[in-house]
Amino acid sequence: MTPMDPMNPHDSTTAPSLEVAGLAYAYPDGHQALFGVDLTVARGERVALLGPNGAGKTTLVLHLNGILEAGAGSVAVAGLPVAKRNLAEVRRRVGIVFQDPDDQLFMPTVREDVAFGPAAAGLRGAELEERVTEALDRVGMAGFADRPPHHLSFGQRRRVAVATVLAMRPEILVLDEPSSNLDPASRRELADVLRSLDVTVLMVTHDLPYALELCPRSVVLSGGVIAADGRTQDLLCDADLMAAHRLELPFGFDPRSVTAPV
Ligand SMILES: Nc1ncnc2c1ncn2[C@@H]1O[C@H](COP(=O)(O)OP(=O)(O)OP(=O)(O)O)[C@@H](O)[C@H]1O
Repeated sequence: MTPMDPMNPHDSTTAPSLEVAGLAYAYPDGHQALFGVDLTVARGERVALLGPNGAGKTTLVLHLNGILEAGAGSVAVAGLPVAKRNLAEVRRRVGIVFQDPDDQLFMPTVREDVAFGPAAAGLRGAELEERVTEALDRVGMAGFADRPPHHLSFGQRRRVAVATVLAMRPEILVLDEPSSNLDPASRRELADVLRSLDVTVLMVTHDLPYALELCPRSVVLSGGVIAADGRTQDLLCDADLMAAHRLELPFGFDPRSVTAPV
């Protein structure tokens, strides 16, 4: 790992995108959801976070932008600790795309939705317009700026939801089940968009072929601990690992038949 500049412990140019160390968390009712999770994600990596229902995936994600506060351990985004004093900058660096785009789109037009975050951060005029155009371009929705989001298809709304997050130029893009409810064409279009981005991606998914298609690396979280971390193709080919953590490939799907991304 590149050593950090001692004069600047929050140096965002050398630190990994994400460093989770010894993260443990119990919900207020006492349920322990995470038990000492360690995870480092390098700049520009695309990583799938896999695991059965109740594994702790959402709990982990909610720590990345400080919605939940670590019981023990730490989280840092590009060297900046996730802590109350840093929350505004942490939330700019960590863009979460939720499963339902309608949780993220609430303005009368696509342009206003995409402009909302950067405008709240103080951008105005030509600079703001440039951010919006750039983000919509990156998700292939440039011609839709004046449309009301509720007139778009579900797949288009999901791409606009990605644009709302990209408009903040995040360090890391976190996607919760990005392929859910998409038809095959929309699924492919979103995959093309995600592959084209030069941003770190952490994708929570039960869609193992999608993980294989998009993410060279996967992490299996199970029972609040990391059970495996490695090449997606290797993990999906490990029948014992898959069975132990209730990970199931679609009938007839052979992970060796797919050219895995590098
Ligand atoms: N607010 C809460 N209070 C108490 N326990 C909770 C709460 N939210 C989640 N849990 C528990 O914490 C554990 C981890 O849940 P989490 O939602 O992080 O799992 P997940 O891996 O995201 O599951 P899924 O794949 O179903 O979305 C589960 O046992 C769950 O029941």
